[in-house]
Amino acid sequence: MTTTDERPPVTVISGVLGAGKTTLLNRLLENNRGSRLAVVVNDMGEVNVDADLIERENPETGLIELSNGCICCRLQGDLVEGIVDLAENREIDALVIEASGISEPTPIARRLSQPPEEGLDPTEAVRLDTMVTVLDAYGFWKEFDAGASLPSEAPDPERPLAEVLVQSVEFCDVLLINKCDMVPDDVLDEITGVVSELNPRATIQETEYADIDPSLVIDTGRFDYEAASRSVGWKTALRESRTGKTSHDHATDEEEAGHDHAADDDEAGYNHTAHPVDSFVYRRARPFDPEMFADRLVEQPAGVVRAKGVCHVAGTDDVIGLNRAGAAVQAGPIGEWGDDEPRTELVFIGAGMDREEIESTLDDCLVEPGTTADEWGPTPFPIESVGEA
Ligand SMILES: Nc1nc2c(ncn2[C@@H]2O[C@H](COP(=O)(O)OP(=O)(O)OP(=O)(O)O)[C@@H](O)[C@H]2O)c(=O)[nH]1
Repeated sequence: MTTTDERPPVTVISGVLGAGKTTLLNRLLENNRGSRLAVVVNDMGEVNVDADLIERENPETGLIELSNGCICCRLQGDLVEGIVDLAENREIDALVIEASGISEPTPIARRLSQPPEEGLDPTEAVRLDTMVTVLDAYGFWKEFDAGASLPSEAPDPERPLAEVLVQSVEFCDVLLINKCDMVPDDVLDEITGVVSELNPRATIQETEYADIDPSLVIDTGRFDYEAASRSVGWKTALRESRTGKTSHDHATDEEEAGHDHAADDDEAGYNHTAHPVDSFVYRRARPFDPEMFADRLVEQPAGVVRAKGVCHVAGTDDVIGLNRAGAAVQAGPIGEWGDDEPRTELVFIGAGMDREEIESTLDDCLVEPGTTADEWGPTPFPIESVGEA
């Protein structure tokens, strides 16, 4: 990408532990074709970046190592200082930041792309260019399991892994589905379908050992905070459903897929059956019975990867926002209806979902017409559940 902006572009690599972030970083360093890359990593010892490679290829550029703690917790401090220092005092063409497997991409993006009210302004020195998320195709479905949580050193270890994973898929410009050598083609198609529903705007590439051309993730000009927030899959599905467009179906189609991934021993032992990927919107005007709805919510409907939206619940003037990632679900007040007509609008994204069953289960929780408000006890919201482990 050619630009008159002289600030070096920044690429941020996110992804859960072991997805292949360091593998990607080393690839970029190996294949950078003479461009001067500076690198920020959390902890050299742990991430095993080839420091010699950085020295050999980029003696004039630099590397910042942040030990003790994860990048997203240190945004106010040495990360920003280090980045500004690198950009101003070294001859660099681009900067690559490897976030730790427990970092959340959205606060990193916000801090690097928006001038702060006070303190050092990174946007004067660098330009946030590309948010990349590396996915582990082999571990993908396990990460959505109930009980999968973050390591104890994470900023919020109670936070379910599925939530961090979904956020890193929804908020990125480029998605690398890595470790493709370890899963069968149909499962790979299913993962690709799900992530493109979660983030229709992202460029999606299937990779083995993160083997990509660096131009896919460096100096792409793709980052756009507003567009990234606006075009998240569930918002897109909601907009499409309002304008009458039908939801699209990514059922596995061998002819369409056209992949040729060599099978190996790991792949042979893989235990997951692929299902058609789909999304739909559940929309009702009638309110939910609070207790019944809250009871239902903690159960994860089969095949649902993501559910998000607003709910009309009897006995409260509050809008109840619902946020599900895998088995983890939260629902609670996010404001009042005010002049808006109360309604339920929920987007479901998943693979192998039984739409009829999900809809009829929810319909069973709707209050009967003619029921009066004094029939409900105190609202059970907010509720939070990570599902059964
Ligand atoms: N089979 C297979 N293994 C891979 C692939 N990519 C990376 N690996 C291996 O997976 C392991 C983890 O890769 P890393 O690059 O260290 O992952 P990471 O995301 O940096 O891990 P953390 O720093 O712990 O968060 C290493 O042993 C890699 O060699 C791939 O495409 N296929």
